[in-house]
Amino acid sequence: MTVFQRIENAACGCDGAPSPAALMPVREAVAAAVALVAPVAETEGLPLHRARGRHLAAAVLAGADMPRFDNAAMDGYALRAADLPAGGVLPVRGTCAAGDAPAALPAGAMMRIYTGAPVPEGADAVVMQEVVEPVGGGMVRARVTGAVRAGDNIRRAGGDQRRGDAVLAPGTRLEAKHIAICAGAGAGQITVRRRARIGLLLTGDEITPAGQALRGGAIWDVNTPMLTALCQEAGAELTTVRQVPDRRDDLCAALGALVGEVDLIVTSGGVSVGDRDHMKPALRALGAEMAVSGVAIKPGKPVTISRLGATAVLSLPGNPVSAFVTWQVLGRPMIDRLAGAGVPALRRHVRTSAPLTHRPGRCEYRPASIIGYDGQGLEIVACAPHVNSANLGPLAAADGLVLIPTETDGVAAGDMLEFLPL
Ligand SMILES: Nc1nc2c(c(=O)[nH]1)N[C@H]1C(S)=C(S)[C@@H](COP(=O)(O)OP(=O)(O)OC[C@H]3O[C@@H](n4cnc5c(N)ncnc54)[C@H](O)[C@@H]3O)O[C@H]1N2
Ligand code: MOO
Repeated sequence: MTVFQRIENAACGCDGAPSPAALMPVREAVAAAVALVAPVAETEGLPLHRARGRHLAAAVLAGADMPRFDNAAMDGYALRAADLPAGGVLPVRGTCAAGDAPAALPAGAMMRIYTGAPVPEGADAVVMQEVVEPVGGGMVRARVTGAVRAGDNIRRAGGDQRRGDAVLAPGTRLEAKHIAICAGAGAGQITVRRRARIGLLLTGDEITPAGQALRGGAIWDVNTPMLTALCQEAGAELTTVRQVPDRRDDLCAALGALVGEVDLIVTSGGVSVGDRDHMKPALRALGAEMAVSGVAIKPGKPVTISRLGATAVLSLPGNPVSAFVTWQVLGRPMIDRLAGAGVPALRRHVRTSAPLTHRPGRCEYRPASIIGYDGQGLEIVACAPHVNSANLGPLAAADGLVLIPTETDGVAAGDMLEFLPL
């Protein structure tokens, strides 16, 4: 069932002017945002234990075949399968352990071998010790009780990677699994891009650090800690954080001081249309080139992206949920571009558990929680009834944001929507 009912009471009163026609579609805004930045040119060498979360600037090449030599996958006995007589009894000669130099298998015998040890020259199979039993006293002669085929329990040289193979591509964001393959390839030090440097400017005379007493109309500052965490999550470095008084001159001075000093200036608040909103006038006064000035997105419509000299400026709305969503949709791709990040993750889709109302004109990112799976294993989500750009509760409880497309006037229960995991 599709619900065509209009929203009578929009959640945060922001469904009115300006007309959606004046707003840039999200896809265009993302392209314009990303086009304003380029991968950071400087690189640095890092030991593996400091590399998690960084982006590779160059491919990592395997320094040797992986494995470097044929080796035993099990503790047991190395032998040549063709040597095994009817009845399966062979003499046991010698031992080969991990770390030993490759040995030679005496003809017509088997050799004790341990997991990881080089397979002795002349052997073509390793038999697990569970299927080998002593004949007479000790382990001088032994019987193989199971079937043996050449190749059994041998990890072949180069079976994982060949020396010189690119095991990781430039742009890879290094997580634990990537660190593992670097180490396996013998790369103790790797070349990563310098972290993108972000300068954060907070507007709003009312904002006060969380934990401090509130006076008059003051409120606790959500955006500084939130954006700090979002920058960290994205792998960027916040080099400057400044709260700027709500005066155009102060804002101009603060913006001007960051030009050329950081890779991206991120601002919070003052980007809407009130005469206390100084962000756009300040940017214009400084001669900024406007790339995006309002986007057909809910929440976060007033988000603005510009360039001051060679420095990109992302101006997020002050409402915390709007700042969060516009960071995810526009800011994060800018950071990924600065980091030279490789292929973006595939889009994920979920099914809605209940109908959703939506007013066409802006696409909407709405908090959603995964509550189960349908018959095909697709996640089913429960969505907040609406998104309110100032209410953090639904966001904190959500597993992600569903994207309700711009022109959709209603979503039926069971419809598939794109899902941005958080
Ligand atoms: N006449 C109109 N008014 C508004 C429009 C509009 O189209 N016409 N758009 C609304 C929309 S949508 C949004 S979103 C907001 C964006 O406003 P600003 O970017 O100018 O942000 P502020 O006015 O500075 O603040 C908005 C709101 O957020 C609170 N805030 C600001 N900074 C923080 C912070 N660091 N931590 C917590 N909360 C913060 C601030 O106190 C305000 O309540 O404009 C609408 N208005
Ligand atoms: O309050 Mo607004 O919803 O961010 O577009």
